[in-house]
Amino acid sequence: MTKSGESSAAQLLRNEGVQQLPYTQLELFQRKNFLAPEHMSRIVEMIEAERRPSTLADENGDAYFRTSETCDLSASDPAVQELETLLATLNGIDPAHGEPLQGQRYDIGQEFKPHCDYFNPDGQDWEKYCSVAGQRTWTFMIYLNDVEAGGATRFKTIKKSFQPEAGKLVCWNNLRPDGQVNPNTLHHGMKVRKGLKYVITKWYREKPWGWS
Ligand SMILES: O=C(O)CCC(=O)C(=O)O
Ligand SMILES: [Fe+2]
Repeated sequence: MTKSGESSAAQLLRNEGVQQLPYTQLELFQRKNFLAPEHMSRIVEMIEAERRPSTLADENGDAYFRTSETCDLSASDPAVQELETLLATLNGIDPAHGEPLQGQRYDIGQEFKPHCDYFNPDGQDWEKYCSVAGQRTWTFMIYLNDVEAGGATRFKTIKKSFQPEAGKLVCWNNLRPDGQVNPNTLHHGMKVRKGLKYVITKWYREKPWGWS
C-alpha cells in the first residue's frame, strides 16, 4: 500500500486491462469494463435519488462553469463499499486518503468547463479545503453509461478526448513527478447533446481525509 495518497504506473499496470496512454505531459490511464452492469445501475439509482446541484470549491464568478448535479454516495451502502474495495485493489492507495465517493449527473446542455482537479496552492481557499488533508493527488473517474451524443472528457493540452462508455475508468495523476501541480491535467467535461451522462468521481489527498 502506498503512503502518501499516491498511486503509480507500476501499481496500476499490475491490474489486468489497465492501459497507460502515451503522453509525457501527464500520467494518464484507462481501464475498460471496470464495473459490472448491475453495479452501475445500482449507483445510477442512488444518483437519481439523491442528486443536488454541483458546487465549485473555488468560485470564479461564472455561474455556468459547472452545471451538472452531484450525489454524495453513502459510505454505508454495500454497492459503494464494493466500489471502494475495487478502487483500493486497483490503485493501492490507502482508502483513508480518499474523499467520499461522488456521483455526477449531466442533463442535455450541462457541462464542467475546463479545470484542473488540484487546488491552487496560492489561492484564497487553500486553507479551507486543504489544511487537513493536503493537496489532491490522483483522480479516478468511471463512466456509468453510454451517452447518446456529447459528454466527452477532453484533456485540452494533449488534445485527447475520452468518449463516455459504460464501465470505462479513466485516472490520472494531478501532480508532476516533482510533486508540484500539473497544469497539463486541464480537462473539460463537455456538454451532453443527447441523453444523460452519469459518472463516478473519486479524488485522493496527500494526507488522510480526516473528516467525513
Ligand atoms: O464529467 C466529466 O467528464 C469530467 C468530470 C470532472 O472533471 C470532475 O468531476 O472533476
Ligand atoms: Fe475534473
